[in-house]
Amino acid sequence: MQIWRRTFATSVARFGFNPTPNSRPALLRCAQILQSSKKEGPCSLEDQEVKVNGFIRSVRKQKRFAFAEISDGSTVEPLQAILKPSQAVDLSTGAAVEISGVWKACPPGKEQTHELQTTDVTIVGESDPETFPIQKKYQSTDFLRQIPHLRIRTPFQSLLARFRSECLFQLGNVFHSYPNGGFTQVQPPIITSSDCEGAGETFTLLPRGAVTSSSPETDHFFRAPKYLTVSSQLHLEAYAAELGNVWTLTPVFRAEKSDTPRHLSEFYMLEAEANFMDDLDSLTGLVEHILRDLTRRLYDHPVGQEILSAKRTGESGQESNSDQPALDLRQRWTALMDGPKWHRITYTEAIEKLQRAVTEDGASFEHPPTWEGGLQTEHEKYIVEVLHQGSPVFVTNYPKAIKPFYMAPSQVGQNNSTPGETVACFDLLLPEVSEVAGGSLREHRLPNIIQNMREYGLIKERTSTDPDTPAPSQPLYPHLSPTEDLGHLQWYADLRRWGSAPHGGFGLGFDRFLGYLSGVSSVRDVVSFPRYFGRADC
Ligand SMILES: NC(=O)C[C@H](N)C(=O)O
Repeated sequence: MQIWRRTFATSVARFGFNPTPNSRPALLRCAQILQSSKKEGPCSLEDQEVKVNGFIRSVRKQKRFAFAEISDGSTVEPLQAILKPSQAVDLSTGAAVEISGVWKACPPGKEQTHELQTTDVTIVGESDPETFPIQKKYQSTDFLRQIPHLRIRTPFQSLLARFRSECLFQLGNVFHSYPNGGFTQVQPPIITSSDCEGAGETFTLLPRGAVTSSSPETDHFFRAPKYLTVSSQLHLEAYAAELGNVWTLTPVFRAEKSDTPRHLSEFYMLEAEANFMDDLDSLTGLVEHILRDLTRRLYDHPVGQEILSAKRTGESGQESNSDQPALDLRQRWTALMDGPKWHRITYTEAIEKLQRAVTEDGASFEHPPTWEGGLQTEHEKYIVEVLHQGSPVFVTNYPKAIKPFYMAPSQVGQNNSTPGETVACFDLLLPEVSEVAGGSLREHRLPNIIQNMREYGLIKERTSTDPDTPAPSQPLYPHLSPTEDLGHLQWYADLRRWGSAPHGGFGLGFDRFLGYLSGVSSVRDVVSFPRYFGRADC
């Protein structure tokens, strides 16, 4: 029978291996070391000397031994090091250390199977435990939000950053391996001339000097006002006209004063555009395929499993490792990956059902649902949570009047039973986060897009620089009157002028989707450095 004793070896021979003189311990990440102990069969690192560069998450000093939890940002699970009291004297929570030792099996019955028997520890960055704000105890989300630069050092925030990283990597694979030919990843500009959605929620870009000077040169660094992009869609359409299928993941900026857990002023939008696409089912099918495939790939990766089982530090009510949230998350993921085809419902049907819910089922809404009024968040929640029992649902064919100018009309038959004109678009609703993606077929015909621009007030009056010149008699552009000017959107009309095919695309709120997958209810906690009305701290 083996006798387990926590002793420190005094010679390398007692560790059971013979290093060559001057050989250095292998520098490994905590994840690699911990993983080696979880594999079936004997642990490949057992009794080997290893080194870790990390920081002290916590330290317990006892009479005969000290125990330190070491983290290095590679896994949510800490690596336990056992030290002699003399080695641990100066160790404190938050300190950066280089630590080496022998990876030893623990006595049975311990939480961990192995621990690091420390041979050498060097403090490379001290941390005063009295003032270090991240303590190993429950800390409220509000408190952690005040210190985003240090919040990232909590296990769950660190895990979220790794999860995001894996999503980015897998997204490349998802688009690359799309069944009917991959999508090309492109990088559209962040500085743009137009407000794509037409909602006027842009941030204007000014050079620093322009804020104080009134010189027109500095006012218009680019000769005309420019904005931070609200969506890459218009540029994606330009790429798609040549490349066929394209995608991008870029930051977008919206100057909305919404103070909700669903909105940020700077967020990442995943956008894709497919050329030669002429029906809405193909577009919703594309979105469904991408999100199912992405979820599946994440599920198959260790970081996905960590997300499904990790303790949520700092999240209220989840400070203990309750099984319930993990269970719900698994169901959420399974519904995305393996559930039946997601529901599709037209906007008009959705409004009828909401109205019936009020009259027949006693549902009540702050904003009574009307066809002209669009869907409020409370309506979206009801549609997904009550009418579709929490499964994803595409709401399609919204009224033209409440959607942007670039959307194509609904397909034949759609408008027969609706109170007004509708467009071939969708919003994808998920439980808790509600709208997570939106997209449409695009109006690809030149006369029609110009007419839409006219109706939406996007065509400018043509101005003459010389007041003595008679009014122009020739139009500047096909389908315009002589007094009209497409201004900064002429390039967008050009896309329809030459070789324009039916096409469509979508945009997905990437941070919202990550929040949905990771069970984090506020996007302010999904993003490491959130920016929202009144806050852009560091
Ligand atoms: N690419 C897209 O269809 C996204 C759309 N422009 C939006 O901002 O919602």
